[in-house]
Amino acid sequence: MLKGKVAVVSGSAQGLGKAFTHILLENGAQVAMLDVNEEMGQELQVQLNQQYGSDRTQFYKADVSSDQQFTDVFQKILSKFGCIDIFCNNAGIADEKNWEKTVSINLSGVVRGTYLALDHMKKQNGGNGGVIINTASLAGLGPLPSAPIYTATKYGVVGFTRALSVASQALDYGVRINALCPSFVRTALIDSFKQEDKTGQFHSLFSITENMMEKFPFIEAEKVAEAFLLLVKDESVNGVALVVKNEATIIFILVLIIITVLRTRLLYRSRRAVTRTRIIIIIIIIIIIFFILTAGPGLAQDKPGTLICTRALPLGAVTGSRCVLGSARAQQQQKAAGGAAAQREHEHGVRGETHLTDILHAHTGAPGARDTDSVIQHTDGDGTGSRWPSTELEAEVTSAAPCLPNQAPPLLTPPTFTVIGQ
Ligand SMILES: NC(=O)C1=CN([C@@H]2O[C@H](COP(=O)(O)OP(=O)(O)OC[C@H]3O[C@@H](n4cnc5c(N)ncnc54)[C@H](O)[C@@H]3O)[C@@H](O)[C@H]2O)C=CC1
Ligand SMILES: CC/C=C\CC(=O)/C=C/C=C\C=C\C=C\[C@@H](O)[C@@H](O)C/C=C\CCC(=O)O
Repeated sequence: MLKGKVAVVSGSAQGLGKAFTHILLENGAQVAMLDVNEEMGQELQVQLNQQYGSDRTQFYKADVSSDQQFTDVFQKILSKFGCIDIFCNNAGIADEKNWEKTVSINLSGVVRGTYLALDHMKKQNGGNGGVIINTASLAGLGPLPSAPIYTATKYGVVGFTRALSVASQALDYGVRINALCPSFVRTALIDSFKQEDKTGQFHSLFSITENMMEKFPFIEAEKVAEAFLLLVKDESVNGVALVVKNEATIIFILVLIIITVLRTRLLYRSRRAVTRTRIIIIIIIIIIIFFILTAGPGLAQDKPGTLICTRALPLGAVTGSRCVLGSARAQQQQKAAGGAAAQREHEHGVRGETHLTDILHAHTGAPGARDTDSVIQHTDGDGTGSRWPSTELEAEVTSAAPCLPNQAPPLLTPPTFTVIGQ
């Protein structure tokens, strides 16, 4: 529970910021909402007052790209709530034409908000510590060719967040700083980015983005909010860039192949072509079924979701790991197969993958620690599919009274990682 905790979320009038606000309120926190869109923010405030009570949220109009506005609103929040424990720099846009605006919001706005929060939270200034979560993007770990400026800002947010997390740990600020890297989510930002006045000179490349949307099918904002909550609550996690994504499944690929072949069949109506097409389809299906069966049942139905954790090691060394979150079924298989190594090979046929569950276990042996249930289960290619189960976190935030000191993050002693891209 986050009862007694005070959170600030920028860009909270809609989209991901609204989802983060809801999950914080559902977990007992008070939330200061910050957005440049006053009308939408006020409307949401009315809804949330009805849903959670009038003492839980307060909307503030402010533009994160304005130093004066951000500083002023930060003081108003402190005056009303007394302290800040959780700060989410989420406000962002995608505008390749007006690229200075994009940089001033997506990167400068995140730096500004992070430094305002850090100055208040760090123990050296009498603060209670806490956690800062910066919304980056999967585009902060790999480029979106149709959006070079957006990509640059998100790379900047990831790099800034990881560097500052090491500094905060080395200087014992008592503040955890993590980045959240979602792939595509159906929000106003995506809708706006389809227009040429946003894509600018790269509008002709938007088809590349659409292809990526097939590779990384849309995820629901609520699922990203579950990952956000993981970063808020687990006090052992610092310096992580947590990716949340769906990947096209083997079934989705199969459907694509069959559709393609059938389309071919329609093109060549000759009997011989039809026979040849039928043979091709049968061969493809046999190969894929064989692949599924040999790779283990986890591949088709409940292949666990994949999270990338690029964790900042103490004193600046950075490495990366592909963290595989075991699904409930895969966990059972692990027990049956005898051991994590067997689970890793079983699920992905890749040796040595590091499980986020292992990492969480490794760092949160706190009293009362509970096993992490399955955190992410795989979804079908169209982004639907298995339920996103609630996460039993090892580290529960237990402070009941407002503005209690947060524990300083333990020095990370991460397990060996499989470094990506070597
Ligand atoms: N939608 C997506 O596919 C993904 C979005 N993200 C990131 O998530 C964050 C939230 O984006 P979405 O919810 O998708 O977009 P959205 O457009 O639904 O919400 C963004 C909110 O930020 C506010 N905002 C914009 N400029 C602002 C400013 N200067 N000051 C204060 N508030 C401002 C907007 O009024 C809006 O309410 C952004 O940083 C975005 O880059 C990351 C990965 C994927
Ligand atoms: C322009 C704004 C549009 C949408 C908002 C947004 O941020 C969406 C991002 C969604 C996906 C970005 C995907 C980038 C993919 C490629 O660059 C890959 O190379 C990804 C690289 C690493 C990811 C790690 C992994 O594959 O697990």
